Amino acid sequence: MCSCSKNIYTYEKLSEIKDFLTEKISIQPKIGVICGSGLGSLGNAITDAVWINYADIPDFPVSTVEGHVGRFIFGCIRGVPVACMQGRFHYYEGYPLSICAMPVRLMKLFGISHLIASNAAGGLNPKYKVGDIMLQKDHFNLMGLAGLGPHIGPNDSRFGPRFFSMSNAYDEIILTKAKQIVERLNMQDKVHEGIYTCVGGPNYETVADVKALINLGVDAVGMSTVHEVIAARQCGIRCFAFSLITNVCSAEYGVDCTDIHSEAVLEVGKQMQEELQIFVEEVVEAISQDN
Ligand SMILES: O=P(O)(O)O[C@@H]1C[C@H](O)[C@@H](CO)O1
Ligand SMILES: Nc1nc2[nH]cnc2c(=O)[nH]1
Repeated sequence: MCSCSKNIYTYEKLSEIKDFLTEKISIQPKIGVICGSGLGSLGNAITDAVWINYADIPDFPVSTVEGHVGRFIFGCIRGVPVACMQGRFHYYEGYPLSICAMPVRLMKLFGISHLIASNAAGGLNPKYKVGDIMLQKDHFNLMGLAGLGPHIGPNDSRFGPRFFSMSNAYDEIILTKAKQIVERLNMQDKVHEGIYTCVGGPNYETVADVKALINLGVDAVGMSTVHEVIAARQCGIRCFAFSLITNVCSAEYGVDCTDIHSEAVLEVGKQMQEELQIFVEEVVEAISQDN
């Protein structure tokens, strides 16, 4: 499947899906939350929750990756109505980027104004350690340079203009608030601010890949988020994203990195789940107070 294949998730199709879901919920989400690999426990912060499996939504794709439950949770975090995705879609699953980012457009139809995206990522910056958190200051759109994106093909202006700026992709106001929360929660020793990139995957990086990405100024590498943020910015959603550093990538030959595998990634998510849940709750509350 290529990223430019016909996008079946038209405005009309997504409106149908939205109507299907609306009948099952009683809130109007204001913030979208996407849980990264092993970070599904962020959904534990949600009260008055209604769970809807992707498999039960007509014409919806399914999550095929371990650590991605594959459902929406609609409910409230600290009283703020949210739509939370416990599981996202990745390019390496065979989904074009338009489908990977489609839920963002769906959440826009629900009226979300903000997106909080999380991911598991490999640390490229030598200062990063396993279990650290990187607040995304920006991303480097590697797949975009290769001509791949969620918005390739005919443009429906109801999802935003064809040409749009990505210069404030990650909202500076939310990022500043998140950094204040980090200080308040005394997490500053393990939290960094940096640049994320998304690769196609599902293999992890060679030493040459790692060296090149470091030279490009990238601090953490993963397999998601960038196309979600592009779709979000196109339709005017303000974005905040963070990476959990689940492994460090070696830029040296001879360093054994064969212990990088998805179980190890999930395990780090498990270890950090309580701290990250509180962090996300605080960010949601801060965003709601900004409006
Ligand atoms: O959904 P995210 O970006 O958190 O998932 C990352 C990338 C791969 O899907 C997986 C690798 O273990 O984690
Ligand atoms: N591409 C990539 N994705 C990841 N997700 C978690 N760790 C990694 C990594 O090292 N590389």
